[in-house]
Amino acid sequence: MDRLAKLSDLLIAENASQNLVAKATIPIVWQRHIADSAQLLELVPATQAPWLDLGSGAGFPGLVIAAMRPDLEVILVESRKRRVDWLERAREGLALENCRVAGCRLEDVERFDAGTISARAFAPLDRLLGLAARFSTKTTDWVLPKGRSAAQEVQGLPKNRRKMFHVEQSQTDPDAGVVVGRGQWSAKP
Ligand SMILES: C[S@@+](CC[C@H](N)C(=O)[O-])C[C@H]1O[C@@H](n2cnc3c(N)ncnc32)[C@H](O)[C@@H]1O
Repeated sequence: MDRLAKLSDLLIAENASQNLVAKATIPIVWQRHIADSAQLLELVPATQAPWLDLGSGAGFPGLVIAAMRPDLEVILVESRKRRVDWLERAREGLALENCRVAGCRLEDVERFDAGTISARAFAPLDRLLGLAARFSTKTTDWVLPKGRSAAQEVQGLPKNRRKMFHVEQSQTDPDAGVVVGRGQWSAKP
């Protein structure tokens, strides 16, 4: 809780100089960003490392996961320089030794086997899966907060391949869903 409180303070201070999160969400930063990220841990109870967070931006959910689970290796991928600098500062400020920032495009990250893959507000589901496919294995867990379009995005996947995913209702927004699944996604059908 101390680490999460510090993350909230750091984020609010940083948001005054760069637009990390919508200003309207600052008064509800705990519910809208921190709890929204933390709930993902309940959806993958036997959490596997390394946890790969795509397009971490302000640090959600990756920084929250790293702060709550110091035993897990967490890798944050973010391409925008100012956001990479923020993530590095936050990581240092929170003394998250289990967390690493890959400051480049996901397409340029060297391949490794990810235990868990998360992505919040990163890309449409089919594109996200295509980009992340090479990091997945038969046992990779996917936890993808997708807002109100979650079910529709899963339905949009090829019929024979969508069965590895299902949608869980978000605990922080009853209208939103989290796409959850396990397995290897192949970039080619
Ligand atoms: C809308 S923000 C979401 C940030 C964070 N996940 C959240 O929910 O607050 C999407 C982030 O993904 C990053 N991004 C987009 N495409 C990327 C790519 N191909 N590789 C790495 N980062 C990317 C953007 O720079 C941006 O910071």
